[in-house]
Amino acid sequence: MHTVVPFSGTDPCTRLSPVLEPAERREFAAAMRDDVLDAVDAAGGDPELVVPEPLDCDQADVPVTVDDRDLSTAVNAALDADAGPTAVVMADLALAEPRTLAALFEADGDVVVAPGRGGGTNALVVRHPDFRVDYHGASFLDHLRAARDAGASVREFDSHRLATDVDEPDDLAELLLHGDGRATRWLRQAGFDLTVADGRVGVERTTSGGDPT
Ligand SMILES: Nc1nc2c(ncn2[C@@H]2O[C@H](COP(=O)(O)OP(=O)(O)OP(=O)(O)O)[C@@H](O)[C@H]2O)c(=O)[nH]1
Ligand SMILES: C[C@H](OP(=O)(O)O)C(=O)O
Repeated sequence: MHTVVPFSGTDPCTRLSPVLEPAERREFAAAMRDDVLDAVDAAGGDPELVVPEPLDCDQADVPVTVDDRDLSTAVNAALDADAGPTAVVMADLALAEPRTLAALFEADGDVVVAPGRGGGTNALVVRHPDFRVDYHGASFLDHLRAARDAGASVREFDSHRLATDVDEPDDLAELLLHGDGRATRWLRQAGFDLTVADGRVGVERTTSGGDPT
């Protein structure tokens, strides 16, 4: 399935600023993006990166569309450009696995919505010509409503791995618990490790880690 992967790499993951320097955020975001592109590819998807400005990407085979408009406008333009079924998978889903994405692609519904924790929308399948995205805020609820307003059948896709977008420092624990891709390796090499204190799991950075690339 044609799969749009939106990615903004110049100043990414600003909510991780308390624990990562700007250059580290760029490296980490690129590692997550490449994990997602690999997983989409292995799931039988056809990834297309949609980016606000040209980028250096190791994944030379992946088509890149540059669109400097806001996230929702850029994704809707990609939906407009392809009348067929299209998936949208965010580039910060570092736990996404091929089998989970394959199940998403196969799920029935004119619109299939995989919510993110906290009310966002981490992945979508769009098979209805009138459905358009509107990200940020409680976009999961907005997308359910937009699908119904368009007269589309809608299905929620319930998946821990797809619900885990990496936004906040606490989200890094999910990668250290469940991940094994580039982004998780990057974190470990940068000196991040799990902690357990007072019965709670957390993350600490024990060393600056040198160059984790
Ligand atoms: N093409 C495009 N992608 C974007 C844009 N803004 C965010 N993205 C991507 O959309 C996905 C979800 O975005 P966010 O969860 O807000 O991630 P982020 O912008 O890196 O993180 P924060 O700065 O912490 O909000 C990520 O894959 C981003 O790379 C944009 O303006 N254009
Ligand atoms: C793009 C946005 O991401 P969040 O800010 O919820 O991580 C959303 O899912 O609507």
